[in-house]
Amino acid sequence: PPARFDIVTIFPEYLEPLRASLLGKASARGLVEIRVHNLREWTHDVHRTVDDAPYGGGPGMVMKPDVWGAALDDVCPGGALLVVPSPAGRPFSQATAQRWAKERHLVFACGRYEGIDQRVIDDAARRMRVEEVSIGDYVLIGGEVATMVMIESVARLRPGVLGNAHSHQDDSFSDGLLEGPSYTRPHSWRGLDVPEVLLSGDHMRVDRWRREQSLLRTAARRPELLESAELGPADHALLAE
Ligand SMILES: COC(=O)COc1cccc(COC(=O)c2cn[nH]c2)c1
Repeated sequence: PPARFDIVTIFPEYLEPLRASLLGKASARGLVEIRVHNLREWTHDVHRTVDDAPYGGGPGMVMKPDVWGAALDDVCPGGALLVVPSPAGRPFSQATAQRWAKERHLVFACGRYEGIDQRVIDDAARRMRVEEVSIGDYVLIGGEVATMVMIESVARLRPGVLGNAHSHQDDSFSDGLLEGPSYTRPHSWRGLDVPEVLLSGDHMRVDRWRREQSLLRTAARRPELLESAELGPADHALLAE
């Protein structure tokens, strides 16, 4: 059965890239089902108002609870998982993607302005699982781009979506370390040569070299990942050099 992604947004056209290339093909093949809803369909006034001034004052506007409540009543059946992209959310990671890849139905609520009235989250949490999630420590204009990031990372884990079945097994982060450098032909390019070990045909040497490159790159760029990675004695020896 296809994984279902519903997205509620005031800028449906912003989600058009999900219809292109790999995800577009996966939808066409019935592997995933992506449906975009315009929040304004649930407004009650002629001006189709979705926001209002914040109680307690302060800059910006807050998205109205009654409009969002009506939309989520229609879009979310009880069993769905509601995802709210937010700078104030718990960090999204590959582990989150792996967990969500098992879900049948994900609904994404794209906030804008200063955010959605908190009571929308509190009310939704009464009948479904709700996760407020951050894709990084920066502020976007709205949740649409964060939603596309998360849908792409989840959908690619679904069987059949990626051409080569193995291409997400040895992802970055699958062993907790960063991927090292990759090379393809020509073996010499602008005076830069491919590391000789990769041309050696010695698979043991290649595997060991690649592990070393991952460890060195992780130590240099993301040392905090080393604590949670499974390192063997050879790994510790290399890092101690
Ligand atoms: C209850 O949650 C909300 O109201 C969310 O409201 C907003 C308001 C502004 C922007 C966004 C989009 O998310 C991010 O900017 C974001 C996500 N990850 N890193 C940055 C969401």
